[in-house]
Amino acid sequence: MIKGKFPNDKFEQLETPFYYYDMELLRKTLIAITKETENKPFHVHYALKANFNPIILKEIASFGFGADCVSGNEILRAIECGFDPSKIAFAGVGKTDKEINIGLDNNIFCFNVESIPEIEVINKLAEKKGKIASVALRINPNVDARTHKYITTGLYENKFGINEQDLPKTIQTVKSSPNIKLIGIHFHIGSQITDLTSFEDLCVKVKSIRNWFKQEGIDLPVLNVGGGLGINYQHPNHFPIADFESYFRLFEKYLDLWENQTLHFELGRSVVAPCGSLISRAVFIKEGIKKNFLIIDAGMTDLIRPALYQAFHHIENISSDEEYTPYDVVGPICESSDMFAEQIMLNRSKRGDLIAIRSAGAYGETMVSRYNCRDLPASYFSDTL
Ligand SMILES: Cc1ncc(COP(=O)(O)O)c(C=O)c1O
Ligand SMILES: N[C@@H](CCCC[NH3+])C(=O)O
Repeated sequence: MIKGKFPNDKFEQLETPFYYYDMELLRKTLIAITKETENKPFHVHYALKANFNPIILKEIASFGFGADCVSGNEILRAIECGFDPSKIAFAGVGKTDKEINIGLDNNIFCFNVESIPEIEVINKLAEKKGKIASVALRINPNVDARTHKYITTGLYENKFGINEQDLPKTIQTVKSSPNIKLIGIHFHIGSQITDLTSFEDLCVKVKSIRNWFKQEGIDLPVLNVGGGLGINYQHPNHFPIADFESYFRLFEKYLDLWENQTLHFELGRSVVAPCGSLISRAVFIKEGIKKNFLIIDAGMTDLIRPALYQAFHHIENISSDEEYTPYDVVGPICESSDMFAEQIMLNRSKRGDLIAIRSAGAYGETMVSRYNCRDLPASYFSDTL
């Protein structure tokens, strides 16, 4: 089995657990995205929720990407790290007045609005400031992303977006809101989507809604199809970069843009997941009656995805070359769900070995907690370690 390459000698000096980011892989990923989108009316807004570590953000901003934010603090963080406010989209079902004002004060690209009352509030707040707020309507397309039910967002049972039936009413509200400028429509059907036919289904929906707006006499310069492109969690060493070519070609093929239209994407996971690993140490090997437990010093507080969504992360013992043997890999937290993997094959392990949990660059560091009074994991970067 091929394993990832890590600077073990440097890791030996460090307290575990910590996040380690391969910045070269991040750059290669950003180059791959740029290659597929340059010279096209395509705009990528990086979704900060996946990872808002300043070093990572500065690297992404340096490639000229926009940002997709879901809180006032994410907007401030994006700007601090070099993102151009005129490329910031702001989504979220529950934007507070304070957060809307942050968006208005920074003249962001657009608010992706998710309900009629939100349009009314943005209109009032914009009026107070003598500003016109650009908005895109986030529409719930009822398209199945065929992913884990906790990370699907575009079905009628999900809280996100405006239902199609409410569009006539929504347009009335927009028309009677002088401080709102409708510039587009926005969709996001879910995350970790590996079956690209879900995006084809989305395109069919986007086109029909776009035509409906046209019939209503409304021009939409901005089409935003959200994010969601999945990565290969099973084989991080064989497929370190997501299939951006197929992804962007699909939208190009199925969404024939009109002359004045730009197509916007909000990619998070596919940009940052592969470059991050959670590095931990084996604390104890506990031999059970039926199986052996590898107890590591990282827990669900450092990476919650396996406990929350039964998510799979490839795990490697990067200190050992001994024969492969089955382990349950578990953390130290006082919860039975604090488990990273069940009966996986790892090189025979001993106390102190370094254990890498791969593809943890997205929704890893951003979802940490201090449960059990734990220290937060540090982060290190290949460029500076
Ligand atoms: C509105 C919106 N845009 C973009 C994203 C980023 O998605 P992903 O990380 O799957 O690309 C999300 C998260 O699912 C989201 O909710
Ligand atoms: N946090 C989720 C993705 C949610 C995306 C945000 N809507 C994950 O780790 O897979």
